[in-house]
Amino acid sequence: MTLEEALALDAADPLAPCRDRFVQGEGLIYLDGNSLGQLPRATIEATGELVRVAWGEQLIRSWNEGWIDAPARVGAMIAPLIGAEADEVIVADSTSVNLYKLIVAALRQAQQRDPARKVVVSEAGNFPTDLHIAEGAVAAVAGAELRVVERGALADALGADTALLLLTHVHYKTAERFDMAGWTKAAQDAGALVCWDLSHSAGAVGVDLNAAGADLAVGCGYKYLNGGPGAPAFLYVAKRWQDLLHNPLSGWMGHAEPFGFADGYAAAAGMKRWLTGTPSVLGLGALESGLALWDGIDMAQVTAKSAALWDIFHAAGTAAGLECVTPQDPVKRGSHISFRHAHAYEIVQALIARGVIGDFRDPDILRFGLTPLTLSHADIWSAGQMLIEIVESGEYRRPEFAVRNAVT
Ligand SMILES: Cc1ncc(COP(=O)(O)O)c(C=O)c1O
Ligand SMILES: Nc1c(O)cccc1C(=O)C[C@H](N)C(=O)O
Repeated sequence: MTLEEALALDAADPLAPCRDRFVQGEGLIYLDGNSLGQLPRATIEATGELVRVAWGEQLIRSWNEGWIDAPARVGAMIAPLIGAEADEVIVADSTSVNLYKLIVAALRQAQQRDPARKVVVSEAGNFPTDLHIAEGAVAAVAGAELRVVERGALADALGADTALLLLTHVHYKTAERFDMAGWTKAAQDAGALVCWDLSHSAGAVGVDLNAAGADLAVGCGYKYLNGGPGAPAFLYVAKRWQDLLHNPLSGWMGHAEPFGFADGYAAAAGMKRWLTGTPSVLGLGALESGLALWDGIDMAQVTAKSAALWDIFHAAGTAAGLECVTPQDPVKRGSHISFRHAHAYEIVQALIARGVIGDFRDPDILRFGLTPLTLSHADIWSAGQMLIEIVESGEYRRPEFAVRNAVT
């Protein structure tokens, strides 16, 4: 690929106008939108207004002017991106906390159906919080256990004792993507529920929870959805489970009548029961503004552009002699690409010094997010050239690039 060819792809790109809707740093090529998405220009105005007017002037009255309904309203904006109905998604808390709520709820429900169903099955090497939270969740339910196995052993780990299969749809390190319909069926055939972590999928690849017959899902607001650092997360519960599952973190915002101020807890109908305490209104405002950019975006175009960006960067990484650990087949991966190299950390630091921001994942992975709304083909071509130069010249060997940061 030449720069001219990359520019020609940009000229024909239906998503090209999206790039200018985001703040683009001078001399920066940002390949970390799968960790913290870029700032939409509109969010500066929207959050300013939220602070100045809704908080500053309207104060407590704003709860009746849109705030109280924000978790459901913003959830409904996420629904089309993940193949859910508007009333199957709500925004609340963090991905970690939502995982806890759903795992405990699924365990309790499974044990009611059949006391032998007490095991949560998940994958070794899953994003750590998923495993840490699962560990905490099984400790909170009498008799429950966590079974963590390698990907190749997952099918055999499902059985008559399985309550829940907990999988991350797109792997945070390698970008490997599970076949959602196939694994949902495998879990359900074994009599278990499935919970999908969509943190690296929502806004990255087409997701269709309902077509797959999925039971539960969670996901992150600050990556491809551009909700900002620490943005609230979302959770999905298929309609058929909504009356049968109960939030273990039963707080007043999930009560059927929060302003009835009763002593006893009565769960709200539908998705509202998954709320716990007062939602982060500023976080919801920023997420709502990020999601507005997805309105009218054709996911087929996003998928096609992701594949084109991937091909350009894959060619560069391979030319630089890096080992690609992401599957070649587009349906078997998400929208990031990862390479393995003994000096992965140093190469990432050398790229950052040149204005190309990717990230390092311990112990030897270079990871690059290819976000189709914010990047051009020419951006990826330029980043690829810098990667080749840095590796071929040995520039990454400069001592300053070996200094470890706390956050990688
Ligand atoms: C798969 C996955 N799940 C969850 C999280 C994060 O959860 P939280 O936002 O609660 O820190 C991440 C990234 O941070 C992730 O990659
Ligand atoms: N949530 C993060 C944070 O608070 C600091 C730094 C990075 C993150 C991330 O999102 C990491 C990300 N989930 C990953 O896939 O590695």
